[in-house]
Amino acid sequence: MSLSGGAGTTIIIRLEIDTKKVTLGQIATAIGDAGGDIVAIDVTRANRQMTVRDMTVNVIDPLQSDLIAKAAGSLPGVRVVNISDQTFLLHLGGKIEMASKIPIRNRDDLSRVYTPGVARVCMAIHEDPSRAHTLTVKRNMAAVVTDGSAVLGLGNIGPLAAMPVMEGKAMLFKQFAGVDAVPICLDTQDTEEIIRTIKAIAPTFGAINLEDISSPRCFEIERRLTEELDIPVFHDDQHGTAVVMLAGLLNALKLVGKRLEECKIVFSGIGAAGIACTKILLAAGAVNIIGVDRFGVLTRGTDYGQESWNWYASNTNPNDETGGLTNVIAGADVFIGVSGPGVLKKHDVQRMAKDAIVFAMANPSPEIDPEEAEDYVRVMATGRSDYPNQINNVLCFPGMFRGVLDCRASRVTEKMKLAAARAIASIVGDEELNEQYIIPSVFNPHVVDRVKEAVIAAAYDSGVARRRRTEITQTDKTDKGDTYLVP
Ligand SMILES: NC(=O)C1=CN([C@@H]2O[C@H](COP(=O)(O)OP(=O)(O)OC[C@H]3O[C@@H](n4cnc5c(N)ncnc54)[C@H](O)[C@@H]3O)[C@@H](O)[C@H]2O)C=CC1
Ligand SMILES: CC(=O)C(=O)O
Ligand SMILES: [Mg+2]
Repeated sequence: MSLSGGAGTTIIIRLEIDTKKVTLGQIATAIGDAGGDIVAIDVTRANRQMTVRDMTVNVIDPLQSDLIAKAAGSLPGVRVVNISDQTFLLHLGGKIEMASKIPIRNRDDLSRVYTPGVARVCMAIHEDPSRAHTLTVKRNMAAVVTDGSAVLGLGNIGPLAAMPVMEGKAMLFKQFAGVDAVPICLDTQDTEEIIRTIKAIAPTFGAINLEDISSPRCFEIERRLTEELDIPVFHDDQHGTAVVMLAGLLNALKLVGKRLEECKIVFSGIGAAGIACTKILLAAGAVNIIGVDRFGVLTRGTDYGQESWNWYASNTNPNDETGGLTNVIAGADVFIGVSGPGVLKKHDVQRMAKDAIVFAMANPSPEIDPEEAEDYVRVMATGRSDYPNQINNVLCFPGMFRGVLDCRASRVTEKMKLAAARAIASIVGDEELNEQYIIPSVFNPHVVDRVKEAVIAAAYDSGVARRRRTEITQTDKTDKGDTYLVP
């Protein structure tokens, strides 16, 4: 599986060089022959016989770094000390930190932020627990919780290896919506233990974002937590993905002039994302959806030994099609991939209906490379940031959480998800809509505000908002909105 990006990268190779045995010219030639473009050389240590140099090298594909290191390291008198790239360097020590809002400059400050002053605040919350929302970080803090069981499309790589993704999500929450998010990677994949643990930490948070927890456990975990907690619990891979996929598809269909109700839609990957995307499409009016997982097409009347797949089989595939992806893709108007890399082949795409739409959303490597599909499809989208039309849940979760925290929603309803999808779709104006632009960029400054506004309005309509509407101010984004009178 290739983890490479399309944009190239820069690597730094630290070499210990015996200057009596090899010249810099020989090293440069070896690196160049292996496909590297040297852009800088720095000496980090030198004596009469030995120098240590950092060679900064541009490469098209990060996987080339191994070839380059091997080429340099095989020269006599060269030892590769270390190899790193920009991506690894920016992960050094992690990507986020905790910061205080108020400096502690003297004993007076100390006595307010901590004991004895803090005691009065504790007792105020003890007397009225709803004050936790105004007097603690709960108001603006979300937990990003994973068990590491379905990390991107990398599979069950465990909680430690999941951490960089969860830190990344926390950065996105903060940068795009001002939400303070804490990555929490659990060392258990037991459903009951996950539920117990999240319930136990819930008092700290205003909302819970479940991330990269594999299906079918994710369904039970989310359902139980939603029932048992009084704060929103949102499984991003289900609902964030579904919201953004629907937004993209509504715009893509507008562009190609097809109606959702009349489209044949084929899904690859009937897991967390696939099931939630299917549910939102059915709610939006889709009729002919066919799901394919590793074993083939899900068909009515088959017992899959799993509630979520049995539900899927009875609610999709109205024409009882059978076989595998290659069979059912014929004549399909839309392909939605939330499975894994390379599942969709060029010959499959060629057999889709005219003006085909392909959303190959597996991360980091899509179901088909856009270059391979582009001649045969009208609209192509992936989950990645290095191609046009990025269908990624990052377009939803920052605004969704901003919204639920601001109106202090108790849960996320279907109405709120549909409202978020329509809000995202509406950002692309009719005059702007084209094959390369069906969905706004995550950097579009309107995305978070539109999603937030739509979510808040739908939360009040759904009766789940617990804050008076007039209390919600623009300043919530910077977390200075509430005033609180000393009891
Ligand atoms: N672009 C986006 O915003 C998002 C993309 N995704 C991607 O979707 C994929 C699935 O994620 P989840 O649903 O959370 O995982 P999951 O583990 O809940 O479900 C994955 C499903 O895909 C199936 N699958 C895997 N390889 C397959 C193959 N070769 N052919 C057919 N089915 C296959 C599995 O059997 C499973 O049912 C991942 O690659 C993930 O990165 C997930 C969430 C958001
Ligand atoms: C984007 C995302 O959440 C995923 O690929 O799992
Ligand atoms: Mg995810």
